[in-house]
Amino acid sequence: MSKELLKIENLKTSFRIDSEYYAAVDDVSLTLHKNEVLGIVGESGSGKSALAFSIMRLHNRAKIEGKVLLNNKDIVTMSKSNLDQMRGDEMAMIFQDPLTALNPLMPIGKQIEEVLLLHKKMGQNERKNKVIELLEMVGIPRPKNVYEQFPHELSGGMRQRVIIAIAIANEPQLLIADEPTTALDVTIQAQILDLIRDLKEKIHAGIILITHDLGVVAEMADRVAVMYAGQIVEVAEVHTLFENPLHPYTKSLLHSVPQEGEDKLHVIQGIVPNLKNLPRKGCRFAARIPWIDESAHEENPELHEVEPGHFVRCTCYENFYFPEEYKEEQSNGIS
Ligand SMILES: Nc1ncnc2c1ncn2[C@@H]1O[C@H](COP(=O)(O)OP(=O)(O)OP(=O)(O)O)[C@@H](O)[C@H]1O
Repeated sequence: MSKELLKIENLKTSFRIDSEYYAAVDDVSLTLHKNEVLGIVGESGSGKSALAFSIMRLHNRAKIEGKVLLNNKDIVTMSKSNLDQMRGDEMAMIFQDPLTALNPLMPIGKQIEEVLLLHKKMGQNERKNKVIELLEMVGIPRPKNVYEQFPHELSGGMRQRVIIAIAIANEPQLLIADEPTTALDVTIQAQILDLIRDLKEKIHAGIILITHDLGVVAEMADRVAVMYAGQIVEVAEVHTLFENPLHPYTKSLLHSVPQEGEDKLHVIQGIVPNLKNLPRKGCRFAARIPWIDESAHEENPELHEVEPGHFVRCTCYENFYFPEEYKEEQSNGIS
């Protein structure tokens, strides 16, 4: 594997609710290499976005502990001016909803130029040419016209391409895509994913791809981290994860979407608890697999490396099974 780009160590992100702090990201350690796509999957509320925002240090009021080392520089403790320099230059984010991420009152071209202005010394013409080149690179037809247009004049798919052009304007080494296709319809989703894959090759970025869609992960990721209730419960290479999933949560996610050769789906019991009610002791997934005996869980579950590069939290995976009574003919979706 190539050079380590990002190293997250014991990251804990807590939000203040009433007068207490509650961790939405709890002791997360991960690495990302250059040219690698790391998928992060989990149901809604499992802490994926909180993790992404913590890496970019975008939270206003959260308490962040631990380390987020990008090229060995710690984002958690970095000065505001260094952070501003790093965002949009060494790291950038593609957000879920392109409409809210764009300024409705500013022409597209100017919005992309703003990012260039912050990080690169360029003359006005050179900047405009660079923007047109970026629009072409992300597959926008008639880029000279689009340069003058406003966000509402473009389709959702085209707006997401603009967001991607902004994100890659300075060829960041780290690109975080938080559900980049959720707001788009299916055919456009595939085009945007193809575009992200192409760009990875062109700018050699490391990509963190956050999604609740296992199909997207299977297609795009090199490695996958499965997140549940603020913690990583399993990490593995993508093929290993799909061929030999171990953690009961990973298995539940995989069995709750239609699979070849299986006519019944597993229905995951309950929902991800809210932040105030997250179990903080023992296995956080225990309440959702009530048929598994308490003694199967660890008291303080940790990630174990069960084979090279394959990590699983808690021993409850060892004798896990799906009982017949929680299977159904129809999908219930995972998110
Ligand atoms: N600013 C905040 N203040 C308080 N609680 C928050 C804040 N942001 C997120 N949370 C809580 O943290 C938990 C994790 O949320 P997060 O948005 O990271 O989940 P997610 O996995 O990204 O879900 P989704 O797929 O719906 O975006 C949730 O319980 C959420 O309600």
